[in-house]
Amino acid sequence: GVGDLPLRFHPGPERWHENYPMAKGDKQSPIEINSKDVRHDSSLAPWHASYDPGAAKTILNNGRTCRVVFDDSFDRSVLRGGPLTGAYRLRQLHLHWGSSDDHGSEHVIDGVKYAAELHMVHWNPKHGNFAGALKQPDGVAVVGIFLKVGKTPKPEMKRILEEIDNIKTKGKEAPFQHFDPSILFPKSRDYWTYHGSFTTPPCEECITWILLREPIEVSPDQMAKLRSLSKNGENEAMNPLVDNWRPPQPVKGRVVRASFK
Ligand SMILES: COc1ccc([C@H]2OC(=S)NC2=O)c(OC)c1
Ligand SMILES: [Zn+2]
Repeated sequence: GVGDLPLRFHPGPERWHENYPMAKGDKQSPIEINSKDVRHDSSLAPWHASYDPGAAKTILNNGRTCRVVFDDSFDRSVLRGGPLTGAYRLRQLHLHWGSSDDHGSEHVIDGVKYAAELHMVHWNPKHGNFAGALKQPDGVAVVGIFLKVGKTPKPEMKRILEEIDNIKTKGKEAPFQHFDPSILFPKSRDYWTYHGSFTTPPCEECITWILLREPIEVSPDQMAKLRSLSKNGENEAMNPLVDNWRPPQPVKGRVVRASFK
């Protein structure tokens, strides 16, 4: 399939639909969020994450992003509440970022593009396994956290970025244990929620998005660290892993709800 073509032959987001028809669906992600169109929903409950630091396993450069995977063989690290019914299991987290600080996020908020966007991917065990969950509208929940460049970087991001040196090239994997990703959450629990899709092919429309309003801060050299990852393997030319974000997609009448006024 397309997946095993060298990256230089991969069609861009405008052509994904040729091999993955869902990419042209009417519930695609990311989207632009305009506060004027957002509906405050006072019935939205707060969300809660209860993660087991022992569930963290490894960190990997898969040529498209930097990804931390967790043990999701039972309800060990789960997300509950908010717009969700039941407990969703944390499977992995990864990031999207730009070639410079003025862009990189997938969702755009009132015209603002953040330097990066962190995704924590959870799935609904009522659908048996992750593959089954991808086929269901309530199958997956992704918590999105925006990263902005500032002077008071979050020390908690250090742990992920320190590992970057061990996974510089595609296919490199390193142990990543005793890590509780909830330390990455900003102070505020305020969020937007809407129904959308994965942002890379096959772009299944199975995601309940929980986008946190408050960004977390990273330093300029932490962003430079992310940009020092290579899309290519260790015996190939260095090809900076940057701009791994999908542009905003048509909202198509969907309503974005806010947990806050
Ligand atoms: C198998 O797990 C995943 C995880 C993430 C994605 C993409 O969707 C979002 S959200 N971020 C992405 O990079 C995915 O796409 C098929 C599959
Ligand atoms: Zn993502």
